[in-house]
Amino acid sequence: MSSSCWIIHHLSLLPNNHRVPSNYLSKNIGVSSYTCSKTRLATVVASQQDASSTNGAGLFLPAHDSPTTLTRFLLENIRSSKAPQDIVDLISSIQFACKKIASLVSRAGVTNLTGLYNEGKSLNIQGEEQKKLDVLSNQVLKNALKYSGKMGVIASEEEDVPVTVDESFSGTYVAVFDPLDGSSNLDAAVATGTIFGIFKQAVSCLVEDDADNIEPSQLRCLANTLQPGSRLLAAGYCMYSSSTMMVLSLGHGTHGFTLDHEVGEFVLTHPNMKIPKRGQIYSLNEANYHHWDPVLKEYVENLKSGKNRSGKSYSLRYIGSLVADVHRTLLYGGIFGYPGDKKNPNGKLRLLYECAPMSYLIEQAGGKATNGKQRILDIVPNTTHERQPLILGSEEDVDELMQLYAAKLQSKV
Ligand SMILES: O=P(O)(O)OC[C@H]1O[C@](O)(COP(=O)(O)O)[C@@H](O)[C@@H]1O
Repeated sequence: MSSSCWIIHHLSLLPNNHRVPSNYLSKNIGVSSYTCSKTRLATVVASQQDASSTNGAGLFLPAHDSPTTLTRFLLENIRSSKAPQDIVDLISSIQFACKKIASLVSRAGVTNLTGLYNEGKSLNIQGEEQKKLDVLSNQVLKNALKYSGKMGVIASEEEDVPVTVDESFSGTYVAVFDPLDGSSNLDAAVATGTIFGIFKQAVSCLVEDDADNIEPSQLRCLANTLQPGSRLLAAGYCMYSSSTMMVLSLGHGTHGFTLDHEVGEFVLTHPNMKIPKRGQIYSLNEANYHHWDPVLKEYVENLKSGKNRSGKSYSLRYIGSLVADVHRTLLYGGIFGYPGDKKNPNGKLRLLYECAPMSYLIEQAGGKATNGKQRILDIVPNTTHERQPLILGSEEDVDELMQLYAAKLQSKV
């Protein structure tokens, strides 16, 4: 591209109040503004928009002016009718809540927000001591969803029973979420995250927010949360780690966004994520090894020894924060699991707001998720905080484990 075309092209991108008077061109650069052919200019523009770095001269950086933010991504999904306005409004509310929680988590150490809530006297329905940030992030998410005006019922790890949104704000959607997953790692500044899923309400609900006084209609209403993951309209997680990332699916693939703290926007950095067909990492808490069933033990031994279909030895990675372990598995491939065992026959993870949303994202990225017997997304929850064994990851890795189970079962017949 001749230098004059380049200069005209770039000067033409300046915002009006920076526009260089045309005589500047002739006087200082000695070119008139029309020496370049229009088609040539069009090609230049197209190639520049794909460029992601500053150019040699470092004068003008058109590309960085137009990152795809999460907001723009959502609006484009409405325009291409890939997502209804309501879902976009809900994800926008969740986006705000996650930015708020990201800030609370990153500043926890300097704002006295580490440690237990109510000096450890406050346990959630699962008997877990609530962290201060468990309670705060739960409130932040509840408020953001409530004021979206789209919510009917909310089910959260930190709420004993699902709560309904009072009439003046109520809508027809159900949100299920784990406001701060992996919070046992928080005080050690290890990655944590928020996990969420959105369903459509099966029956409409207009009831008071009073958990102690539940009428039959309210029970029916609260049962709206007990839907299989296959009915999710959207799911995602936001990971609070060395960078803050939101990974989301609206049912058309899985997409990753990184929070640009400088502008406070999630920017599309991982469009259309595809989990590798097979990985070389396994991620399970091996401290439970002696509680595992023999098939799982054999499978993991095969991964370690290389006596598996890839013929390669696998590495072990286990952070102990579901969001972080799933995020790595999504990017690098391999297998993650919190299986059922003699100690916890149903494993540890909750079907509704941990297993189902994560399985939805993994499947949308080409992977698989099972409880060892059944596809996670087909399981209909019986209770809000029901636990299910979870095995998810690359298609070939999950298939190899499932085929080993099938073969053992076959050999018993
Ligand atoms: O320490 P364990 O038994 O391996 O359990 C780790 C698992 O428990 C969790 O921390 C449970 O999550 P919560 O912090 O939301 O209760 C998961 O994030 C993680 O995968």
